[in-house]
Amino acid sequence: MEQKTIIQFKDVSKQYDNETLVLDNVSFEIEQGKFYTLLGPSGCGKTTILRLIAGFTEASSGEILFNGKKINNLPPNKRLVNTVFQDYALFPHLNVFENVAFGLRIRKVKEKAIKEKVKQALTFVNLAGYENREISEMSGGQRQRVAIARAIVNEPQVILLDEPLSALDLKLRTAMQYELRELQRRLGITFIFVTHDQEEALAMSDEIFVLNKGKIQQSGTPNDIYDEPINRFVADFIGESNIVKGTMIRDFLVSFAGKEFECVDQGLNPNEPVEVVIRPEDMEITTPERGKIHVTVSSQLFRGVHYELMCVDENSNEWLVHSTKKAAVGTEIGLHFGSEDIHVMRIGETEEEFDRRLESYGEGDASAE
Ligand SMILES: Nc1ncnc2c1ncn2[C@@H]1O[C@H](COP(=O)(O)OP(=O)(O)OP(=O)(O)O)[C@@H](O)[C@H]1O
Repeated sequence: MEQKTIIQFKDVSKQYDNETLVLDNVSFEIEQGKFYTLLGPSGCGKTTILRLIAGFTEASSGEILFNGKKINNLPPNKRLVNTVFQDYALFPHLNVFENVAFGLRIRKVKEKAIKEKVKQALTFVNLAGYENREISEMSGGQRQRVAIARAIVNEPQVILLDEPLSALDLKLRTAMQYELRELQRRLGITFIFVTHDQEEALAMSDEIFVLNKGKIQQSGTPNDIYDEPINRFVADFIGESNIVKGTMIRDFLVSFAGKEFECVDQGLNPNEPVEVVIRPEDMEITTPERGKIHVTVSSQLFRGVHYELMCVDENSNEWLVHSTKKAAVGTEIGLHFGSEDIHVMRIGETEEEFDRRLESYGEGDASAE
């Protein structure tokens, strides 16, 4: 099915009070009907992107398009967007019904239609029958649902969610992750969700934008980003990684930990210094003779589903391994991994540069053989 672009940022920069650049020439496209997550550390500009989409702040430069039309100067109430805030911003003096009806009343929708729409929205979030409850009588998860009902009742094309789960305890948070994802599927409208929690982003999203220092470091599906981090920041931020220094020998051959290894990477220069990532779960433990790297186990922790081993190689590189087999501290073992488990990253490469490199080498055309 052809996906329709609903929001587009073209070289958008944002500076508050002429000070530091919070967003630095950011460009991306948001398609209709998908669940997007903006992921990044505190202060990286996630909320600023939501505020620009909602119209609560203006871009310093660049264009913001909604359904192909420039909306830089369109007031918030004219945008087909609703926001669910971190603290839900519900009105404590109004009951559940009136909280959800609020936007409709402002738009002077007729009373009969208000009743129908509010009922529908509350049914959608499993709160039918709670109309007359006070907000103070609702639990955290229920308040969350009221906030969502209040957003969907306006039939927006996009819902913006700014860390909506951060106030909930871990158990409720996990339950709400499922609920939100399911709700988005049923509604079929675009959700743009902000979080600094990488597990939450991986679990919920169709697409993730990883942000740091006002730039999108990488965008893609959770699998793309987890399996093929393009730079050290992304590899470090998403999941646990082993990152060691290496040197590219030639296409499909890299050296690290004192040895040469076949890899699937290409388009880097011979003798170029690189960073090499191997995920802890992509390494198996074996005998020293059979392993690709020879290591000594320095610590072992049982984590329920696996053992977490910390190992040190002959060049003093540390390797974290998730293994279903255990290995006692002090033993010498071998670590085995496939050439496809080695991810070679050009130091400091941006997503654009990475895409250009792959394009010029025809991604996946040449094989390692
Ligand atoms: N109204 C404002 N005036 C001046 N600076 C601001 C304003 N709003 C945000 N900033 C600054 O812009 C930067 C990005 O803020 P933003 O809220 O977008 O980050 P964030 O990624 O959402 O962070 P968090 O996860 O902590 O909410 C921060 O350094 C922040 O201090």
